[in-house]
Order: sequence, then C-alpha cells, then structure tokens
Amino acid sequence: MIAVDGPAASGKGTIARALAKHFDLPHMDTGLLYRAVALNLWRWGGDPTIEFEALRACGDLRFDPDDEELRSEPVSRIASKVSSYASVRAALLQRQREFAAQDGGAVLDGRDIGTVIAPDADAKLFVTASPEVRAQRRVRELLERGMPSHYEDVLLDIRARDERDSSREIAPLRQAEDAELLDTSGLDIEQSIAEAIRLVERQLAEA
Ligand SMILES: Nc1ncnc2c1ncn2[C@@H]1O[C@H](COP(=O)(O)OP(=O)(O)O)[C@@H](O)[C@H]1O
Ligand SMILES: Nc1ccn([C@@H]2O[C@H](COP(=O)(O)OP(=O)(O)O)[C@@H](O)[C@H]2O)c(=O)n1
Repeated sequence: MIAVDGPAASGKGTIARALAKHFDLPHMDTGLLYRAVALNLWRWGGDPTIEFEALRACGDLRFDPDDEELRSEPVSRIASKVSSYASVRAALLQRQREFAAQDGGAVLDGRDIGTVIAPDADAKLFVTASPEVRAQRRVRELLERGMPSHYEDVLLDIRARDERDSSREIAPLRQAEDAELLDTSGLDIEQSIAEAIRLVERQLAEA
C-alpha cells in the first residue's frame, strides 16, 4: 500500500498514477471525492459555509472522473472548503479505507493518506514544490483543459488552499513522520517519477 500526499499541483497525482503503473496497483485520486461533493453542491446552488448542506452533497456520490467541471477553479475552491468539515470527511472515510485495504495493495493520493487513511502504508511520499512552480503548472494545465486563467489569481488561490488545508483541525495537510519528502520544484515529470520510484523501492526494501 503506497500513500502519496501533498499540496495542490505538487505533482502527487502524476506520481501516484505512475507508481500504480510501475507496481501494477489500482489507484485512487481521493481529491476527486471532495471535488465530486463540491460539484454536487455547486450544481444544487448549496452554501459551502453551511456544514449540513455540504454533508447532503455527499449522498449518492457517483461522478465521471473525466468531467472537466471537477477540475474547475470554483469547484477546487469549494472542495477545499467542504473538506474541513468533520462530517464530510467521515462520510468519505470508509470508501478510501476499503480501497486502501484491498488485497494486493493500492496507491492513494491526497492530503491525509499517510496520516489518517492508511497510517500503516508500506511506503509514504510527501510531494511538494514551491507555490510559484505549482501555480505555473496549474495555469498550464487549466489552459490545456480549455480553461484559461491568470497566474496571479491561481497563485493566490493555491496559497489560500495551502493555508486552509494545513490549518484545519481535522486531518490537516502535513507530512507524516515516516514519509519521504519529494520536492519536485526543480524536476520535470520524468525526473519526479524516477525519484518517486527510487524512494518507494527503498522504503519497501526496508519494510
Ligand atoms: N515535475 C513536474 N514538472 C512539470 N509539470 C508537472 C510535474 N509534475 C506534474 N506536472 C504537471 O502539473 C499539473 C499538476 O500535476 P498533478 O499531478 O495533477 O498535481 P496534483 O495531483 O498534486 O494536483 C499537471 O498538468 C501535470 O502534468
Ligand atoms: N485526501 C484529501 C484529498 C483532497 N482534499 C481536499 O480536496 C481538495 C481538492 O483536492 P485535489 O487533490 O483534487 O486538489 P489538487 O491538489 O489536485 O489541486 C483539496 O484542496 C483538499 O482540501 C482533502 O482534504 N483530503
């Protein structure tokens, strides 16, 4: 079981997918669960500042992972807000724990995989990069997805989400004590993946 955590646009999803391919494991992008809740709420016109409304948006959580709206900036912002509610996190917990505990192992990426969802993971990575590098990546990604954005706005949003995700009381974004830190600021995608595989193989050998 491999846990990959880190802040927005650090490259954790890219790395988790590559690790899943390399080790032939199923992969879950847990951010998509919070994004699906946010998209439900957004479509209903629900108020993300009201916990009960956010919780209602957790029911019947079916979504298309290829739905571009899941990655839109308003949905990202709402996801970061609803993810601070204990009831929302509790509603999504079992699905993630079951995925993590399946026979043969799995790769999960998110914010609290190594700390809360799978504290006993065989290997843990905490992927990060400077806010400026992450904002550049997100701008490029949004443009490629046909959603042009402004660098300054995206940088502000990333800083605000970092702050919210790190300071919340329940399952805050933080590096687990036994997680390896991987800073991808100066690495391209290929280098990041190679380094991630090296770090995970080392942890698995030590386990
Ligand atoms: N090391 C890297 N160098 C350059 N771009 C990267 C790197 N890692 C990821 N990216 C790109 O940055 C964007 C965000 O990466 P992603 O893996 O989705 O991050 P996260 O899951 O942490 O939000 C994607 O467009 C991805 O292709
Ligand atoms: N395990 C997780 C995954 C995501 N999240 C929240 O969900 C939001 C969207 O997560 P994501 O991983 O899809 O976002 P990006 O890092 O890709 O921008 C984050 O801002 C977090 O607040 C969380 O709280 N716990």
